[in-house]
Amino acid sequence: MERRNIVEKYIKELREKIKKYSDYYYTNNESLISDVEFDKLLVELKELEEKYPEYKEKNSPTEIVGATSLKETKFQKVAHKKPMLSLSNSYNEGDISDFIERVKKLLPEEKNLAYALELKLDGLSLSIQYEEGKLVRAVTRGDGTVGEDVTENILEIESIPKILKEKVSIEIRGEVVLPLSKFEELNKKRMENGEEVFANPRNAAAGTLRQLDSSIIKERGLDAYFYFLVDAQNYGVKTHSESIEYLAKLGIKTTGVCEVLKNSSELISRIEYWGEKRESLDYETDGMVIKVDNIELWDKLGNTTKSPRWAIAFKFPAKQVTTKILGVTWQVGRTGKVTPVAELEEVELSGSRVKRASLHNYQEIERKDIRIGDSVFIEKAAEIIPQVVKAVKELRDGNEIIIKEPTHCPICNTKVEREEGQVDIRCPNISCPGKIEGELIYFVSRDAMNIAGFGSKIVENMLRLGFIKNIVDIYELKNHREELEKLEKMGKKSVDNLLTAIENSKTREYSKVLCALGIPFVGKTSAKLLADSSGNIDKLMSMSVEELMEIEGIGDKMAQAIFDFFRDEEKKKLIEGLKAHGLTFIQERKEELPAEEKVFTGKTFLFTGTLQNFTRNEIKEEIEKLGGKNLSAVSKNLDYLIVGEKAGSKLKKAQELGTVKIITEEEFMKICGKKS
Ligand SMILES: NC(=O)c1ccc[n+]([C@@H]2O[C@H](COP(=O)([O-])OP(=O)(O)OC[C@H]3O[C@@H](n4cnc5c(N)ncnc54)[C@H](O)[C@@H]3O)[C@@H](O)[C@H]2O)c1
Ligand SMILES: [Zn+2]
Repeated sequence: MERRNIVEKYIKELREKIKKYSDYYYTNNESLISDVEFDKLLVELKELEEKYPEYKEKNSPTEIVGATSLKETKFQKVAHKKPMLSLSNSYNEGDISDFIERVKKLLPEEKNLAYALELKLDGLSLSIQYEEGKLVRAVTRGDGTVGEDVTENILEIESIPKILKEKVSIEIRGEVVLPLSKFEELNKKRMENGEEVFANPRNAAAGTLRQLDSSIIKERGLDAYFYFLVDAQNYGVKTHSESIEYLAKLGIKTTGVCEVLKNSSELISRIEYWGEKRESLDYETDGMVIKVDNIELWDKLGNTTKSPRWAIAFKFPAKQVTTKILGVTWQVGRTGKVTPVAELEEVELSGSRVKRASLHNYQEIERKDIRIGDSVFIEKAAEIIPQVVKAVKELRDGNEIIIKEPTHCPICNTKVEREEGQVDIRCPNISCPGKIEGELIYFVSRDAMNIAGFGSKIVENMLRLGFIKNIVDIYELKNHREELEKLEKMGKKSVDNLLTAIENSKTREYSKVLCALGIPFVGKTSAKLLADSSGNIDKLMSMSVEELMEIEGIGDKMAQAIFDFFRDEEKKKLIEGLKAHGLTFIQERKEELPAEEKVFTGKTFLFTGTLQNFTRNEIKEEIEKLGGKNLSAVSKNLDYLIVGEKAGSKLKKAQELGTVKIITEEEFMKICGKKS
């Protein structure tokens, strides 16, 4: 085939693929691929159409807003008085500066340009008309020109006023969303009922709004926020930000976030702030929207076929992508719990490459009907390992394999057990190498004994070679020095380092050792509580469940687990062994400094960014030791902000307040006498 024909064919196929996904998305309120992948296809098409304008097409998805066809709608179709457009997207700081430059170039005479910055809610857009203050009609965006009349359903959304505080005739636009708390509730219920879960809150919101039984809307708790007043200049406002204030005055719900900023660096800094802050909101945001604030300038800037030139969306990195499940590995953890892990076709997710994701337990696999070979949505919540959200059943070709729950431990082949009423299965073998490996990895980890250089690969090797059979053996490794040095990739230097790190760990404080023991439910915080209140391990081992429960922060479940742990003969042996090697089992009383040395008495502190000489806990302890108090946020009560590298929004806020003393880590060390 000729090159031209190949290109033409490719463009056509790409268009069809996008149309297929888009139709499915707008008709069924569900996605066959993630938005990231969808947007990538769209960008690719756009670039090809620009490079080969001869293949441009009027109704290409690059030129169309939203739904490609409203043919199948069950709702009455209504034409919009003013089209509902989309927004052009940006993904990085450069795109924002480009947008600002473009605006400036189109408006060379404007000296005082300002921009309104808003949250970009991830729901579905809606237009509502009020006549004389009464809600008369609500319409979805549809294809931008014609939408669906969903008035009856909208009346069930409690936060949308049916009557405004003033008798005005207006049209407003906003986003219908399902609050995150409601979304989780809904998906949990659906999973329990064996129904298909929604991939994300937006699909759930769209699926809820665009169905005919309006009573479900109230039940699921749909909500809506508004961000636009059509023809705002007719209501005596000059700027977009004023129009949002006006909406609020009429009793219309807005996000309350509409910040007026002057240039790209201000915008970027606030976008950074909201990028963190959005994690604590009860609705999903997929970015921020930047709008030229002065409404008079909008006509001068105009629109493209798809979006206005006076606004741009900044997209946050996606939390959700689609990929394929290649297989399932069953892992044995330190408690003996056997859990499934999905092996994935590698994808990028929030900046890192992902190959594995958690499947939680067999019940969840069954309820979500996830199979090997499935296309799946995976997702990363703040800092947690990726999870498999759902399988895309529409893309199955019949070769998918149903996942089976193991009857025997994948490591030691002992028959697994399930406790009455529990979902998890466990390997009951106390010497299961899988379990011991988990215990060892946990023992040497950061929050526990923190033995540097003792990674999971080394643990695995030591177990395989038989140098270690249990935790106590770690402290006997020095007897294998010569054999260790002969190992591949080890060498004398790294063996030295490892053995020194092991010796040094004997001085780790009592609470760290307690944490490292791996008592069920006891993490580093509760280990600290236990260490502080017991003073030494003999006392702790002798405490009754009731006595344990009297310790603040220790509940009945944990108290029982601690009690049982110390009654286990194997565990007693372990503690004896560790004692014999000289590990710390007594709480060292913190020496109180005399009052005159507490140089920070009455002062408050906060730190931000990465510090060079302290961990987060160390600096807090240092501050407290010297009589100071740690605060968790910048406020008028803050005396000092210690800034490390890459300081973020806290620094900005402190600078704005103007009352906070901002010091570097070096300066802090000088004040507390750590440096001359
Ligand atoms: N996964 C799929 O198969 C699939 C298929 C089609 C579309 N999609 C996704 O749907 C989206 C469709 O794009 P789109 O045209 O709706 O653009 P968009 O969602 O990226 O941006 C435009 C929309 O943002 C909304 N918005 C939220 N807050 C706003 C604010 N403060 N001011 C103005 N608008 C605000 C409005 O509803 C507006 O229509 C994309 O994210 C795309 O990935 C996915
Ligand atoms: Zn086992």
